[in-house]
Amino acid sequence: MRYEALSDLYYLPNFITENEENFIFDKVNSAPKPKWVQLLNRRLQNWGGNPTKNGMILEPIPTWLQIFMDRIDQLDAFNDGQIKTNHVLVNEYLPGQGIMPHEDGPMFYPTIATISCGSGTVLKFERKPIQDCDTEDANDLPQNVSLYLERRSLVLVKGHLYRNYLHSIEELKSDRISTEICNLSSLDYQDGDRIDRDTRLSLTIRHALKVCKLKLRLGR
Ligand SMILES: O=C(O)CCC(=O)C(=O)O
Ligand SMILES: [Fe+2]
Repeated sequence: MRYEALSDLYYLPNFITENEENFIFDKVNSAPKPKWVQLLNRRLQNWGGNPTKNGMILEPIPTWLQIFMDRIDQLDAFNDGQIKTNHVLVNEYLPGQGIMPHEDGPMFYPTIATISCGSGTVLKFERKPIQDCDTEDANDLPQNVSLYLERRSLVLVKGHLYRNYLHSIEELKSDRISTEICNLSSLDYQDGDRIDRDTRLSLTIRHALKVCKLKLRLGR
């Protein structure tokens, strides 16, 4: 579903099946322990390489993950299909964990595809201060945008919502559905519902713009 008022946001419920959701949990949880990066309020896995300002050295993507990236690529969301996704960040949130307001920034093509597994959550967007926005019409952009990401859903974020907003997940154990939630009409929930969080895995699938292939010189 596309939100006309926010042409930069697409929300698709049931993008993956329950079997695929379980499959993702199995694969993520069977990754080697050093693959996890433990942060203060969540842990994550980086697949495809470590994006830095100087570029990302491409690392092979496992087939199980490539399946989902291919499915995103087929949606032609990234520059009408001209650009293929090359990076996946897996975030794990326990109930009560979240992510501070941030932007994904210029290292990535300005489109984010996120698959949610295991739990829903509210994802919040807040517009940057007018002077930090890259458009004359920033005043016409809503100040706050919230959406509820159901488990197994896909959300695509691009354009203004990528460039001129910060996004965050509050550190809560449950989420309250209200009319502020812009995708309310496509949810199985109603205004006033409170939904407990469970462990959530999100796959954030993007295209890192600057990549380099590491040339290994073996022998002489
Ligand atoms: O878990 C999510 O849906 C958001 C993750 C995110 O914003 C990020 O990793 O940059
Ligand atoms: Fe982000």
